[in-house]
Formats: sequence, structure tokens, C-alpha cells
Amino acid sequence: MSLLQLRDVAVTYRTASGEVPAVRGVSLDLAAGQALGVAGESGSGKSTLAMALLRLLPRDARVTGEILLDGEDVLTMNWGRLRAVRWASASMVFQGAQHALNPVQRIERQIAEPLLVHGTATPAEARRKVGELLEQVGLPAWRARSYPHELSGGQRQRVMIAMALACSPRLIIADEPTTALDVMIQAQVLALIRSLIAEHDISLIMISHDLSVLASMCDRLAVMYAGRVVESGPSREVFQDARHPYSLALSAAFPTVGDPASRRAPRGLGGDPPDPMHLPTGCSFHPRCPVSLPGCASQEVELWAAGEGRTAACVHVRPETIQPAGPGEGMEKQSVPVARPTEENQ
Ligand SMILES: Nc1ncnc2c1ncn2[C@@H]1O[C@H](COP(=O)(O)OP(=O)(O)OP(=O)(O)O)[C@@H](O)[C@H]1O
Repeated sequence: MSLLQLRDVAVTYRTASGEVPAVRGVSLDLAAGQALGVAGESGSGKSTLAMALLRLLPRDARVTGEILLDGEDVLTMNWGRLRAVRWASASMVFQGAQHALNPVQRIERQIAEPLLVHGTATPAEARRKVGELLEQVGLPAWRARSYPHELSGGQRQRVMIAMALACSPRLIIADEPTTALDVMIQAQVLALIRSLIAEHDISLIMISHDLSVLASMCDRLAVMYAGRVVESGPSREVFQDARHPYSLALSAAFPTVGDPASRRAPRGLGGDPPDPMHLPTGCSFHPRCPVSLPGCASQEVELWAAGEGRTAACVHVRPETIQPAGPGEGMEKQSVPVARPTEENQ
């Protein structure tokens, strides 16, 4: 059975200017021991989805659908059960550790807190465990006495990882865990996460805008655009042979380690992500899509099978299904391959 199953999950923020549909109809599965990367540009709904998984969203967010963790729906759990599940079954590493840690509490107290709250350790046991956890994440045990401001950004992120590990969860959700770090430290923290999840057999959901980082860390990828998953599948295949033009643009936007040619021309995607309150009609990506067809402006496309274990929401995956947009614009049976970007069209 899957460790985590999302069924038609939607999140809408209620704001003074109206409803913001931040996540729309997301269905995903995560098997035990698997790592899933969730990619997308800023504003695509990644963090909202991650926070929804443990009901950490503000009160003005309405979440619908099903979020089944070990078969139990997180959305309908009572508060007592939810408190038990947080940290112990699933824990979170937030982006920007300097904001997530309490600046006036020593590290020891912050890492020990989940252990004490869950009653899994006495204060003396918790102190010993904190030292062990710090050593597991590559910090000396004496750092337990430090305050967050006495640590570097990379060290603080290691502390966040130690906290996430404290109650031996089955799932860690890491939201842009290395965004604020320089490249060398980023590589160290990613290597640390990779080795810890393998060693402790922990499942991982990692959020990032960087598809190349996710492809190097995760078994599967889900690419989000305007609150929807537009493509999912095995990491290597999505990264190297994207079926959705948006995933293709994302994968082309980052150089690949070991491929000097990919560094020469990091390619950006033209235009801006849409405002969720004013989404384009039809396929939300069509105004920026280099291979859109006239019908894409009127027809929203569902996720279709796009190969072994793969899905993509693009008419080019099943071109025969698109309806004609109007007189003279018939596109039935038209097959247009998704164009890979070339040097000329960048
Ligand atoms: N508390 C909130 N109230 C209203 N709208 C919000 C709130 N939080 C997020 N949003 C909106 O929801 C959409 C998705 O935001 P979210 O932060 O989930 O995206 P993201 O992909 O994680 O972006 P980033 O990579 O910048 O963190 C955005 O349009 C954002 O403006």
C-alpha cells in the first residue's frame, strides 16, 4: 500500500480580494521508501501543497479532497491524532532555517521538543538523543548549547534536519531545504538528506523549483503549474525526456552536472506564471507555450498516460482528443511532437 495518497486535493485561500485557487485537483501516490520531487516555478502551489499534507496552512485556507497517510485521512483527523502524526509519522524541513528556528531558544531545547511532546523520551534521554541526532547530521554534540544565531545557514539547516529526524518519522517533507545556501553547502546538505533517508528507510517529498536537483535526489517527479500537476513520472525520464512543454522548459532552465554543453545557454521560459485569481482559459500554460494549438485556449486538458508510469496534461500526448476551436481550426488527428528547445529558438 502507498504510504501517502493524495486524491483530488485542492486548496483555496480566502482573501479580501477574493478566492485564490492555489492547488487544484492534485492526485499523487508515494510508496514507502520512495522519494518524490515536486517542481514548479514560484507561485505554482508547491509550498501550499506541502503544508496541506500536515494541515499546517493558515485558517483562511480551505483544503478539500483526501490526504491518506498510511490509509488515514489527515484532513479529517481530530487534533489529538494530528499532533501524534506530526513529527512522529511525518515531519517537515522548512525553507529558510533562520526563520523556522526560535532565535531565543538553544538548539537542544528545539530538537528535544518533539521528543518530549510525544512522550517518547524523558528529559535526560532527550538530551542524549539530541547529541546523537546532531552527530548524525554532521554537527558536534556540543552545538546543542548554541543559539541559532551562533550557527551558519548550513548548520541551521542541519539542525532542522535533526529535528525532522527526532521522532523517527516514515516521511519527511522538505520544502526548498537548500534554497538559502551557497552551492557547496547546498551539495553537502543534499548529500546528507540522501544518505539519511536511505539509512533510515524514510520516504521523502522534496519541493524545489530546480528540476535538476530533484532529479538527482528523487525516484519520481511531479511538475506543478498554476496549482495543477501537469506531468509526473520517473525522475530521469521526466528530466531527460519531458512530455509536457512546461516540464521541458523547466528541465532546460538548469545546467546538468557533467554536461558542459548544458551550461552554455541556461534557457529561461518567456512570460510570467499566471495569477491564480485570473487563470487563462483552457490549458493554463497555453499563453506561454511554444507549441500551443488554437484549441488549447478553450480546452482544459486532463492528465493522460504518457508512457510507463508517466502522465502528462498536454494535447500533444493525445492530439486526437482536442476539439476544433472554431471554423477552419480543426485539429483532430493532428500530431505535433512537443518540440525540444534548440539553440535557435531560445
Ligand atoms: N496565505 C495566503 N493567502 C493568499 N494567497 C496565498 C497565501 N499563500 C500563498 N498564496 C498564493 O497561492 C499561490 C501558491 O503559492 P505557494 O507559496 O504555494 O507557491 P510556491 O510554488 O510554493 O512558490 P514559492 O516557490 O515562491 O514558495 C500563489 O499565487 C500565492 O500568492
